[in-house]
Amino acid sequence: ILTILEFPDKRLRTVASEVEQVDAGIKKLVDDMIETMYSAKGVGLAATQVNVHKRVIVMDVSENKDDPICLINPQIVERDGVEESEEGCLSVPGFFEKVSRAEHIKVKALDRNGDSFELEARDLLAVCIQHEMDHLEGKLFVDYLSPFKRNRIKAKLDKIHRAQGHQG
Ligand SMILES: O=C(O)C[C@@H](Cc1ccccc1)[C@H](O)SCc1ccccc1
Ligand SMILES: [Zn+2]
Repeated sequence: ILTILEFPDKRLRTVASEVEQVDAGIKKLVDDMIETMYSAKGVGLAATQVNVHKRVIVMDVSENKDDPICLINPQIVERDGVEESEEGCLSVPGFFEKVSRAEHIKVKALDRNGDSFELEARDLLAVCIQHEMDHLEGKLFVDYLSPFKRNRIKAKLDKIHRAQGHQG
């Protein structure tokens, strides 16, 4: 199980770099991220959130939580429509706010074996992919909120981290 960084940790703002080679190390990272995602009850997780700055995301939007998807070096090749939905984030625990995203997307990526594939997504899967791909750019869903709301969330999480004895 890997440790998930929490807002406003600066490391969440790192822009992740492309995976050159899907080797054993990347496969281990994917397995560790999937295990961490399930244990945290998330439907998605980006490598940035576990302080590994590589373009790797995992997600599982299935009912029985038995269909994990891994996207390596994901690129959105098509997007259309706009849809607003309530978002949460394992790095911003306890807060849920409305965010607008593209309603339908087409994504190109490498899978866990390094093979290229294309995925078409709508609804929760589309929201999750866009949310996770933002993480790889150092972007969080709170960045779409007003400075007032974002600062209020930052203040509340800072207070919790101080009580837990986090550095900085
Ligand atoms: O990236 C993360 O932190 C995991 C996110 C993924 C996600 C965000 C917004 C909408 C869908 C997925 C969540 O924390 S997983 C928890 C969750 C589950 C269902 C709906 C919203 C949030
Ligand atoms: Zn998130």
